[in-house]
Amino acid sequence: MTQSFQFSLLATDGAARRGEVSMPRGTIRTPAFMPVGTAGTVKAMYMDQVRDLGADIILGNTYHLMLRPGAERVARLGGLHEFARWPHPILTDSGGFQVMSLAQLRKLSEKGVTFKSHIDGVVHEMSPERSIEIQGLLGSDIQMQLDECVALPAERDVIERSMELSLRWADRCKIAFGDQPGRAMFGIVQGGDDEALRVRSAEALTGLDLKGYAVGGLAVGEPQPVMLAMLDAVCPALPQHKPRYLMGVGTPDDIVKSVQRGIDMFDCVMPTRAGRHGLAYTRHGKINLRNARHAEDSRPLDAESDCPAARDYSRAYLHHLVKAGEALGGMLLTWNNLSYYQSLMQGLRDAIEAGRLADHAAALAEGWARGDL
Ligand SMILES: Nc1cc(N)c2c(=O)[nH][nH]c(=O)c2c1
Repeated sequence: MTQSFQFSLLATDGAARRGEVSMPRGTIRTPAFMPVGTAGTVKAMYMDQVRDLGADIILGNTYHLMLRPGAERVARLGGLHEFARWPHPILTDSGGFQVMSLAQLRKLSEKGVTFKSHIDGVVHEMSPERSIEIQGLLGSDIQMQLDECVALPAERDVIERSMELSLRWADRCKIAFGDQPGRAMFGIVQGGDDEALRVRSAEALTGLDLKGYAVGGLAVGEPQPVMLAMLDAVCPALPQHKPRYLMGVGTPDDIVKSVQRGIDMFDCVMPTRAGRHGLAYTRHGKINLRNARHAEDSRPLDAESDCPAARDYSRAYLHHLVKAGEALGGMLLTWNNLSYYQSLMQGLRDAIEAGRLADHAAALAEGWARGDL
């Protein structure tokens, strides 16, 4: 077990990469999908289940955890790994993105962000330094810089000023992070939908010699071609031998196309949130179990799956649970969805190693297009 943070590039297939991130708490096989463990829990799942499905790392949301139960309290209780009984790597976001989407009365300045908690209305100030301090108190293995994700569409000068603010905050976060052996701080590439600004952001962050680089400001409603065009510009501008993390992405199709452009790590609430809303992700595409057509369908979601939620329960039963608002419905569909996402990632890792990613991607797309027979 390594005491440092190391990224190894094991194979490539075009721009796609098969790698490994080795950390004291474990190894992350890339391309990797990180289930979102918002407030110290991957909703509707036991942590052992999350691990058994193949997750090497989960994501924790700094915004939620700092408000409840509080970073200092989690630290007093032994840190997030002990608190949530997840001994493997944890990546935490900076909190800034959720401040802008969830908090009340947000104010952003050079100093950082000030906001009122959506839970109790208490006013919080989060500077780049405080964000890193909170993530350290949580015991986070991979900590994200505080950044600003500019809302699109926006004028170029607005995007440029926002990207430059995030660069200054990256520098402050690097200083605040200091030297935490075995842990890493990732910078976040911003720049909106402007390729030149994206490249400038990537090159400036590369100059900070960080352990890894995220691509932010995407998966915020832009069309997929815009997101992919930004990846085509950014990935070649990032170091080959450091991990690349695309924040908030995405659908299975988004993930495959982003892996083909050189992204190594992903997080997204889709598989867990969709599961709680009656939606199943399968190799035949999405199945909405709220639809009445499933009311007497005795077939499972996927008889060939090795996940009991996909293999052992009828669609009729799942439809009943979803319509009745039974907790087991969300539990089973979340289990199915995370199983499908992790099997998708394993298939991508295998295909890159074998040099057959293009064929594998085409076969996946054909299965989704064929739909649910
Ligand atoms: N889609 C996104 C999801 C996210 N969690 C983030 C983020 O945490 N920071 N910055 C971002 O730009 C961003 C984008």
